[in-house]
Amino acid sequence: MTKLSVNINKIATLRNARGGNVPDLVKVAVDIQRFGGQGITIHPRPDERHIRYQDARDLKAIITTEYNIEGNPQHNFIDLVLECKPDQVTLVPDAIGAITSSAGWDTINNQAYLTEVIQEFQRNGIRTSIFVDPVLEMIEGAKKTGTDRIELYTEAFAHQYGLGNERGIDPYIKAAELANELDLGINAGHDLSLDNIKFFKENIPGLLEVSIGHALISEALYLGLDNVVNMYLNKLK
Ligand SMILES: CC(=O)[C@@H](O)[C@H](O)COP(=O)(O)O
Ligand SMILES: NCC(=O)COP(=O)(O)O
Repeated sequence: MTKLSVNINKIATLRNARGGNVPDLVKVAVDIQRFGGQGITIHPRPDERHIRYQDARDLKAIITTEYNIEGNPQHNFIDLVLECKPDQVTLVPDAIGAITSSAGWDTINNQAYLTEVIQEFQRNGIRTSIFVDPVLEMIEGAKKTGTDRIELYTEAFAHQYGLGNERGIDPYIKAAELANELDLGINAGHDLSLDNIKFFKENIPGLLEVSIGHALISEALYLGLDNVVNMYLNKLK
């Protein structure tokens, strides 16, 4: 089974546009879980342009499914994750001002650093996942850090699929096969959507979880949040 974790960054973007509490991020997270969402993902960035550090704390009290916090493991982020104790932390190598995530880890050059922070999170009972491109050397490097899972960075697949090139899935299949051999759990995310999720899920062996935000919240503007969550759940069966 592949779990759907809904990334609610864009709800916070909308709320922050007016400075008040509309839409209410916590209420939306409660509702997503009520609609069937199997996890909530947030990606607090250092400038807090969408998710604020306080949101991460407030959400902890109401998440009854799986809580996944993503981000670059700088000191403030590590402290926040250790305080919130989510089910999973996903490490993403974003530059401070990055518009969005644009690359996976170089797990070879950052091996010592990743190993150290992964151990710290695991000692605190938090499952770890690291964001990687579908490159075999990077999957092997990920294994050496001791991480529990990887998250495959799916932007390239989504782009190629949108152009009608189904072969864009090939590196992801090879990466997943290797991850399965190495006993690394497999998550995936970035630019997954109602259009491409079924094809991705059907082709990736052992896909445990997808985190989806930008497309899902955009689709919900037309189709409604309850409906969209259930459309994803059907496609992930
Ligand atoms: C790791 C990843 O691919 C997503 O978390 C993405 O970075 C979402 O972040 P934004 O909502 O800030 O674009
Ligand atoms: N880890 C990926 C994620 O949480 C959502 O990415 P996107 O769907 O907003 O591109």
